[in-house]
Amino acid sequence: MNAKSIRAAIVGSTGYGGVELIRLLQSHPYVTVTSVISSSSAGAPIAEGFPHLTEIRTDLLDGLDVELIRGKADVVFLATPHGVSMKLAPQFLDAGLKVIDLSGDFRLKSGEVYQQWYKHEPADPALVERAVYGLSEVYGDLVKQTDFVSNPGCFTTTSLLGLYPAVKAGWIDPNSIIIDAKSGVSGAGRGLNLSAHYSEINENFKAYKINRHQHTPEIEQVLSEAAGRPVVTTFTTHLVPMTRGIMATMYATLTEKRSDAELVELYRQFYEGRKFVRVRPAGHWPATKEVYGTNYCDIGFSVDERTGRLTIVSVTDNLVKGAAGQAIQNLNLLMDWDETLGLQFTPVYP
Ligand SMILES: NC(=O)C1=CN([C@@H]2O[C@H](COP(=O)(O)OP(=O)(O)OC[C@H]3O[C@@H](n4cnc5c(N)ncnc54)[C@H](OP(=O)(O)O)[C@@H]3O)[C@@H](O)[C@H]2O)C=CC1
Ligand SMILES: CC(=O)N[C@@H](CCC(=O)OP(=O)(O)O)C(=O)O
Repeated sequence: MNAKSIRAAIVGSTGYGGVELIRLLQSHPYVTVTSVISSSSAGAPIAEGFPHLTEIRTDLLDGLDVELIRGKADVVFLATPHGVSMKLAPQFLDAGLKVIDLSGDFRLKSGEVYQQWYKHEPADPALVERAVYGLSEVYGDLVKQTDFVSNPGCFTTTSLLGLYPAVKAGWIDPNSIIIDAKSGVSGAGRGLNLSAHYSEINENFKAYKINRHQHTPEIEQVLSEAAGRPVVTTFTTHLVPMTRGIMATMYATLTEKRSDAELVELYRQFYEGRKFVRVRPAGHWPATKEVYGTNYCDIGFSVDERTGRLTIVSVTDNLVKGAAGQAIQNLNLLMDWDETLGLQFTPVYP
C-alpha cells in the first residue's frame, strides 16, 4: 500500500448501502475493491443477484472471514444492520484494518441513550469513545486523525447540515426546532417489510416512528454540542413513494431579526470550500431530484417576518450523502486525500 492506493472490503454487499459503495468506488482513482462480502450468499457471483454489476465484478462473494479479509484489504466498510456492526468492528480493528461503519451502533456516545432508542444492548463504551462521528463538513478534522469512523444516519445528515451553522452562530433558538422529514423507500434497506410493498407505498404518504425515531438523539447530540447546552427537538419522519431522496423541512424561532440574504451569507461562509454543500440563493428551495445519485446536500431558506421563524429546506440522496457517499468522503478525509475523490457526479435528471 502507498498513500495513493488502498484496498477496500465491503461487508453487507448485498444490501442497498453495500451495492451503492460498489457502484461509487468504481470511479475512485485510489481505491480498489478487493473483497465484497456476504454472510448469506458467499461463493455466488455478485452479478447473479445484481446483473447491473456484470461488467464491474466477475469475482465471487467472500464469506465473513476476518482472517481472509485481513489479507485482502486495508479498509473495511460495514454496511450492516445495527447490532451486527458492533460485533464486527472490533474484530476488524484488532486485525489492523481501518473501519467505516454505516450503522447506528457507534454514533451515540451514551450507552443508556442507545439502549433507549435502539432497544438493543449498546456497543463496548471504549469503542464508542474511539469512533469518530463522521459528519464530514463538521467533524472532518477529527476524521483525518482516526482509523474508525461512525457514519451518520441519512435523516441526521440532511437535518444537521441544514441546522448546524444557524445553531452554532446562535441565530435560532435550538429548543424551538421542529424537523419534518421525508424519505424515499430505499432508506429502509433491501430487506422485505410490509411498508415497502408496492401497494402499501404507491400513491401513499405516511408518517412513522413519531417521537421515537432513532435519529432523534443523534441530531440532539450534535445540536447540543453546537449550542453548548442540552437541546431537544421534535423530529417526524415520513415515507414517500419514491426510491431515493430525503427532504428535511425545518422550522425554528430566530433569536433576532434576520434576512434571507444574511442566512445565505452565514451558510456560505460556514461551508466555504466544502463542495458537497450547496447553499441556494435567497428564495430558491431545493428538490430531491436536484441531488439524485450524488453526494450533494442542497439547502435553501425562508425567513418569515410575520412569525419571526426561519424555514430551512435541506435535501440529500439517502444512499449517497446519507450513506455510501459520505462513507467514501470520510475515507478520503481519513487518508488525507481531496474529499471529493470518486464522488464528482452530476445529479441524474429528470
Ligand atoms: N438505506 C439507507 O438509506 C441507509 C442505511 N444506513 C445504515 O446502513 C446499514 C446498511 O443499510 P442498508 O444497506 O440499507 O440495509 P440492507 O438491509 O439493504 O442491507 C444490509 C445487509 O447487511 C447484511 N447482513 C444482515 N445481517 C447480517 C449479519 N448478521 N451478519 C453480517 N451481515 C449481515 C446483509 O447482507 P448479506 O446477507 O449479503 O450478508 C444485508 O444485505 C444499516 O445499518 C442502515 O441502518 C444508514 C444510512 C442510510
Ligand atoms: C425510510 C426508512 O425506513 N429509513 C430508516 C433510516 C435508515 C437509517 O439510516 O438507519 P440508521 O441510521 O438508524 O442506521 C428509518 O427511518 O429507520
